[in-house]
Amino acid sequence: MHILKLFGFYNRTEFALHLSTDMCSTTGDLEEYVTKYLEGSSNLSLLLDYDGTLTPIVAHPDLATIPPETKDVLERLSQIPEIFVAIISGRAVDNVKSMVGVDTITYAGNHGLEVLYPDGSRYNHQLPSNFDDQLKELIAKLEKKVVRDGAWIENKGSTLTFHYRATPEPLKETIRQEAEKIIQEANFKIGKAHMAIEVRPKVEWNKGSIALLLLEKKYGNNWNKETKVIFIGDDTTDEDAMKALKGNAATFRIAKCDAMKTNAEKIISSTDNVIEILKLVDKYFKK
Ligand SMILES: O=P(O)(O)OC[C@H]1O[C@H](O[C@H]2O[C@H](CO)[C@@H](O)[C@H](O)[C@H]2O)[C@H](O)[C@@H](O)[C@@H]1O
Repeated sequence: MHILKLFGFYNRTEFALHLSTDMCSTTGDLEEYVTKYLEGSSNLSLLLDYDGTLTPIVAHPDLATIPPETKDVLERLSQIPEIFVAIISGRAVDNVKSMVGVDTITYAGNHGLEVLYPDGSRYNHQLPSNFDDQLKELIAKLEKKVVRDGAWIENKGSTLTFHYRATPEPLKETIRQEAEKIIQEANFKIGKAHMAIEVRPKVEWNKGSIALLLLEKKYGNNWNKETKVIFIGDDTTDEDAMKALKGNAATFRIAKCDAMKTNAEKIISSTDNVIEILKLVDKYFKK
């Protein structure tokens, strides 16, 4: 007998659904979960993704402005001495800082390849020696073949995003496949994103690596004994951080609560839940 049937599940879908329904949070749940996680903590590291987490996904990256309520609570939290706030984004670091507009936060951009600290100092991860030329060549190829029908390139210096959100529905899949082929042939890493392809250099560095680096820098090698950690993200690249923090953090993934495979501890359904979590943190540290 198949192992799933042995446990009373008819098929894989039914099993996956069972798993994810259990993980899906209701508002009451969320309050209980966050409060319980924070119980007895004297400090907290709050690591947050930007697009799709602090701001809903919209038609164009320039339109993804942060809701004033989210900005207010982030500003308050980042001024509490016991809380370390970092935003870890796929955007270029200066761009994500200008979108959020809070100076007291640490910003990691380009999936962790660059960091901008509140004191103005920076970290830049080492890129392959001929990277700039390779990127230029890739951009030229993409422009020639697939920058059409609404598809466009967001050049972020050490990574790029190929956006096809504005491409008419019947052409989307063809353009995505063509672009992926070109990117793969040019020897870059490919990541799935919302109506976009994340293009990164072939280096072993991701949102998980930068999350660990930031925590070590702030709290030392034994950071997991020194701080509680909350990570929230909504996308495939955020899974790297959820995986790296496994067992040492409360991690949340924004997603539809159906058959979702994730490294996060909890699935939440929207950016509203993110504000709710931030407010629960604020309430806890105000006590
Ligand atoms: O790591 P994140 O902060 O989540 O950034 C991931 C990418 O987000 C942006 O693109 C996505 O959001 C846009 C605005 O809502 C949307 O129009 C686009 O379709 C999404 O893919 C951003 O433009 C990228 O640079 C980031 O890598």
